[in-house]
Amino acid sequence: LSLSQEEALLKLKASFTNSTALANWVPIPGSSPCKWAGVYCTKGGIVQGLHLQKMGLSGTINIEALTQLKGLRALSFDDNNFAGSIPDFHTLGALKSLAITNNNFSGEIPKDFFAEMNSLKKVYLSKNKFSGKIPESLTKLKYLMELHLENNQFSGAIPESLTELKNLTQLHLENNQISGAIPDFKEESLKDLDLSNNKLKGAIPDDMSRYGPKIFAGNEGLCGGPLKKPCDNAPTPSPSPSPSPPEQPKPHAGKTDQSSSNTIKMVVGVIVAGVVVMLLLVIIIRYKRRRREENFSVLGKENMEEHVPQHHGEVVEVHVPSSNSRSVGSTSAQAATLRSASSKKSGDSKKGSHSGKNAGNNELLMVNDQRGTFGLPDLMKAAAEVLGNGGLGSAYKAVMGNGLSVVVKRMRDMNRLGRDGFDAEMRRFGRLRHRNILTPLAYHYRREEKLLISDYIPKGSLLYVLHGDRGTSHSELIWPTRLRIIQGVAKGMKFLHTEFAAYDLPHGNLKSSNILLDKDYEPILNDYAFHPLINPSNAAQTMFAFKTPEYIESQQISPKSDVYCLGIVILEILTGKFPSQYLSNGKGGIDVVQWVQSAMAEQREQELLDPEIETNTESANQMLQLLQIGADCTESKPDRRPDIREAIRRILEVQA
Ligand SMILES: Nc1ncnc2c1ncn2[C@@H]1O[C@H](COP(=O)(O)OP(=O)(O)OP(=O)(O)O)[C@@H](O)[C@H]1O
Repeated sequence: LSLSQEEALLKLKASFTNSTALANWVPIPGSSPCKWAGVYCTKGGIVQGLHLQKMGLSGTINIEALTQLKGLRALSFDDNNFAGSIPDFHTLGALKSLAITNNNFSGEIPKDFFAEMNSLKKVYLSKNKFSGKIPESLTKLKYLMELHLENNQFSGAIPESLTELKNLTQLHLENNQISGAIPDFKEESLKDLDLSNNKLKGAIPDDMSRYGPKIFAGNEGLCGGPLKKPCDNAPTPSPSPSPSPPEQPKPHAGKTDQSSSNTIKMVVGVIVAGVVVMLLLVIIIRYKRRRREENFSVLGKENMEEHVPQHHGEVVEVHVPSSNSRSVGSTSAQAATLRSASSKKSGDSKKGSHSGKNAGNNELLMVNDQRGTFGLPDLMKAAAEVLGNGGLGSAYKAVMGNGLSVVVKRMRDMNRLGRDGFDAEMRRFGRLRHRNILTPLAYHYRREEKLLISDYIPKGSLLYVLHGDRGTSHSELIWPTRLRIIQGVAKGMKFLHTEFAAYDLPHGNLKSSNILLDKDYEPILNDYAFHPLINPSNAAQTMFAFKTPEYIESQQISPKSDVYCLGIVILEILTGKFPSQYLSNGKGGIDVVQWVQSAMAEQREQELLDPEIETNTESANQMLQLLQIGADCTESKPDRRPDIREAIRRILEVQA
């Protein structure tokens, strides 16, 4: 049943118990409701705003009537007398602004309440009696700019995901019963954060210091940051007893007994409290872990055993996936089936070819159909094996019913661009065509994690072939093959630096685990150009370009960072050693940069070269040229390195 705008507004009015302020809401033939109090229309006469503040209104709000106002974008019931639980505003999916400040609404707001209200920019729920946790769906509203929850009875912690709202400029949480640590708000845009008058505890993160003391006021448990109250080292006020000063002789022996028994009681109490806190922590950590696992339930991968390269001292053991090696046993990955774990799965495999724009949460979007199209159901049915667990996430091999082997890379922390930006980037990747570049086939987008699906490259990565597998593939790494790999990597880098010339880091993550080898040992570069996608706070942990000396020293990144990474790969191939630079603690492997520099300074180049490479005069000459290029590319000062074009030109000039 569809109503005219006028009919819908009258139905709304009828649901209020006190509507004297709406006296002029009466139908007059030939007149428009756009003239009624509080009704705002577009030039074309479409109702787009209802601003019904301070009208003494009470009763119910007929949401069904409001759904008939198709152009409605802003709704305000501020300063009225509505009570009860929050009305079903969630059915008004196109709203950009919702304001119900200063009423008597109460009760918990369901966690998913805002899940379908993706257009919201302003949410004003302040000065009511809402209780329970801050609804998590609020923190997923990507356009949200103003969020006012102050003066309610919200409790629990500030959701961590609130810090990821890029457009948020106003956040008001004061006068609630929120507790726990303040999450790390890194967004530059958050200009009007106000956390004053709560019961927040613990140290203020450094990042928040620039907001000034005012916004933290009235939270007794907070310390550090811009507050004058220092934190005594401990992040939260310590519940454990501090060593008490030496006991003074007490004038009354009886009282002393009593006070020492009180002290014992207190100590016991504190210990019991400590144990309870520990137990709670364990429960919370377990719960969080389980939630993480559930995030991957869309592929039903929760029980797969992951195996990761192990590094012990200087010896670096690199395990090989069972499909790459016959030596199974301790190094084998556990085969499992990518089965559907929940009813969340999408319908049929044809969905694989859908365009990204209107894609639902559970679809696989093809960006490159060179291997045909497939969907999530095909992946769910595939036999799967864990390949490894890198900084960006974990990788799985899946063999689908039609025989196609793919790698599913499960990535977290990639919400920098939002869904549309991510889609555009994936489509761009899907169009890339170069022999030395891995072009993805499809992707799956969810806010919590993304899956990127690519061809499975049978020999696996250079890392495995060089340091892990001691079988045929390794013994085939004779000099002409190694030279071919270095030159192929250079060609791939040349392509990326042209294609993504505008990026600071056209690759950003070049290292031997991201160089795959096809059956002819032609290298194929993987995991490139991710920098714009990765949450800024995680880039430094996940991308190898952030391990360069200039980043460590002064947080600099540039295309010269890729030159450094290329240099490491060259030195790794020539020496056959695992570079300690790949490890975050620098323990294990060999510092190839340092070793090459010192040996070259003393004309001891020969001892740098992998003894497994058989040489003749010609190949020795080529190796020395490349050693020099590798050393130049890994100079610690970026301006002393050749630029990428120059480095590539020199690499390709080495005659095979
Ligand atoms: N398309 C592929 N074909 C074959 N093997 C692959 C493919 N992609 C990844 N692998 C293998 O899976 C392993 C783990 O890959 P993953 O990309 O998760 O980790 P990583 O490369 O070590 O780290 P990062 O996440 O930083 O790139 C790699 O070392 C490689 O051997």
